[in-house]
Amino acid sequence: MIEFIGVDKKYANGTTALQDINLTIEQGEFVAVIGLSGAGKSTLIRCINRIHGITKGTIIVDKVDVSKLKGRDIRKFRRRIGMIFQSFNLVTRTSVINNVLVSFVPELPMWRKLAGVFTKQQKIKALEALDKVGILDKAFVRVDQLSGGQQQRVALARTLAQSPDIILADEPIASLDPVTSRIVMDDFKKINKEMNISVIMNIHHVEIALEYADRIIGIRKGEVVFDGPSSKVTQGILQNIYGGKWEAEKAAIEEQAAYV
Ligand SMILES: Nc1ncnc2c1ncn2[C@@H]1O[C@H](COP(=O)(O)OP(=O)(O)OP(=O)(O)O)[C@@H](O)[C@H]1O
Repeated sequence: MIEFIGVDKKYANGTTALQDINLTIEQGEFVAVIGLSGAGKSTLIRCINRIHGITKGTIIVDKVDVSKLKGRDIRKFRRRIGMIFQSFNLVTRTSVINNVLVSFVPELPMWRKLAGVFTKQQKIKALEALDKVGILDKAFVRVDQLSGGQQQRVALARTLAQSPDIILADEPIASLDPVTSRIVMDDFKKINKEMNISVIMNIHHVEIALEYADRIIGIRKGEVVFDGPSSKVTQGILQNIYGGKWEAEKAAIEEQAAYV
């Protein structure tokens, strides 16, 4: 369970990114965070695994007070939380399986990881993770020979190999075309339902968010202005989340989708 209690985040330059956030996310939920660019979506999800510290309030993840963690405990805590980025964050000049295996030795420098000797069990676990996202046949292919969608699935497999309780995904489909986006979203959904891993995803594609997530959190200027089931999101609610700019935002999303 993830709890935000009266959370504020102010950056060093004085920008208030989050204001009085109060949320409870149960284990196994699929949550999409939506809102205009700059609304605070990335900040919200990055506070969960302490990429960003908060300035007020408390964040509790499975009874752990995240703000109180220090040094080694932060790294240990982060092992339970997978993170997926728009840019995949893979080492493209090596094989898919190597990229998944490095999740077993997060504390080593990359060159040591890639030269690492892994146990049979770790290799099986890595292959199972690749199988879960449907790219087992690519295990020994170099990452730079894969499409963007396949690369994002490798990133997902790497996270899965870590056996996380939570996956935070920051715009995971932003650089993918609409068809590939759905393939990747299907993987997220499958992992969420079959493995009961919580997924908290920051996403610009509202239609896809509504289709895949069980719950929508709408952020405007750092505040939660909607929190409820996807089925309850109306055009009026979207107007409110996007501050009257919903039509423009919708047109921009559609235009972007047409070009990728
Ligand atoms: N490192 C930082 N230092 C200062 N201000 C920041 C920093 N990161 C983000 N901000 C500011 O905090 C606010 C929220 O940013 P954030 O990236 O969380 O928004 P977002 O909703 O994820 O936007 P986008 O959809 O464009 O990624 C914005 O005003 C942004 O300019």
